[in-house]
Amino acid sequence: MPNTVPIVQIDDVSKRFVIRKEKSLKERLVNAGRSKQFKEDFWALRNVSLEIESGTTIGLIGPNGSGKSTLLKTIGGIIQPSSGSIQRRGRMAALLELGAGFHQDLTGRENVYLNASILGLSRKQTDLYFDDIVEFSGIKDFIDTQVKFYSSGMYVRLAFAVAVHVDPDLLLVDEVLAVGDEAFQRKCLDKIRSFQAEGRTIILVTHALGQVVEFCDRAVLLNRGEVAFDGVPHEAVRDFRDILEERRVDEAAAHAEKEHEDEPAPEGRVVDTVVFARGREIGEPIEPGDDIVVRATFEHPTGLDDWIAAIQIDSTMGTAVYGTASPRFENVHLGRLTSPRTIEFVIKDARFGTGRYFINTSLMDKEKRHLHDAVQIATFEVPYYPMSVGVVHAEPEMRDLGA
Ligand SMILES: Nc1ncnc2c1ncn2[C@@H]1O[C@H](COP(=O)(O)OP(=O)(O)OP(=O)(O)O)[C@@H](O)[C@H]1O
Repeated sequence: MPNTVPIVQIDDVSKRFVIRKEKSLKERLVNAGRSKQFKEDFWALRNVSLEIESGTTIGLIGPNGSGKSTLLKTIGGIIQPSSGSIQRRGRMAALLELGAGFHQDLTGRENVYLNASILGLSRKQTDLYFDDIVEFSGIKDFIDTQVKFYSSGMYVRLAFAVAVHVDPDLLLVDEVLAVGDEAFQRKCLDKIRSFQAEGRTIILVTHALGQVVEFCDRAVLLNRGEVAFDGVPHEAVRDFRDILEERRVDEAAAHAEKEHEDEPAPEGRVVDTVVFARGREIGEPIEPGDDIVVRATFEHPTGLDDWIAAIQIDSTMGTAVYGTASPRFENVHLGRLTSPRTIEFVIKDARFGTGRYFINTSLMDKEKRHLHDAVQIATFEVPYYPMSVGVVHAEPEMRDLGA
């Protein structure tokens, strides 16, 4: 019979932090004599309940400040919940904060022994693993240096090396891995894969959404301290992108309002941009192979000759993945821009990978000076396709060429 007792059981956990804020001068004068500070309750986690089965890999995702690290630290026993309970079984190793668990004045070698003993290993057992730990960390030349002289990457290399060599049943990893260089990150991900194959349990906090889809059996999406989704990773990632998109739209609206108040009307502007797949509605997903239509409207209050319309498509990470501009199309002469003019770019047979993309539209003069950049003025989403990773969705072929 399969083991159905969860390795981690989280019941109705909430965590409150008390935030102390400096009072304004006015408040201090009004309440003369009282403390300079006032306190405010902040709920970093609200009524979180999760059962984590042994042998699974769970991704914790969510916007900045949504409570991911707090939840991981609560699972790790580093912080106590304000209410609710957490039960954990087995040996745990945790990589929570950069340098946490390391004693600054001790050398790397001394810290390995100290850390391993905290994680439950005897000196003899640590002797057995020591060479492997140093080998894995790749910082042999610095092992007898005090860790206060380590770079953040060196810290993480050593801490991860210890964590994976103490034979944990449960491994908790916060985003610390992101500070390692690419080669080390690869090595860590390989190690995580072998941990999965050995049936160990891993809980991972990450902003690398591709990793969540690639590695995790399940993903938990936190938003403002609450579980917003718990289930299939690519669905969690989709919901997460929707939350980010809602926030972006709100922030852009607030920013536009403020700009409107502060600044005079710009010298010409991008009025609007919409994006859709030819034959489908705005807002519907765009599939690989569709013709993508980007329709942008521009205006100039006093008139502008030989103007340039340009678009750029960015991934969620802000990387430009496509761009084009009107001078490329010699058959189209835009002439003079005054009252609103609408231009359409069609990207034929576009093959973007799964994910959300943003359109930036620019109005430029003939010297290519940017008169107005409308950043992230429109967005589209390419749905999830199994076994598809990255920003290109080209149809592959595979052949077995034998041994
Ligand atoms: N010790 C603390 N005292 C007061 N507030 C705290 C403390 N630790 C965390 N918080 C607050 O709790 C909220 C959740 O923080 P947490 O670090 O868990 O978020 P996160 O989802 O991991 O964010 P990020 O993606 O930015 O790492 C934040 O608003 C943070 O400011």
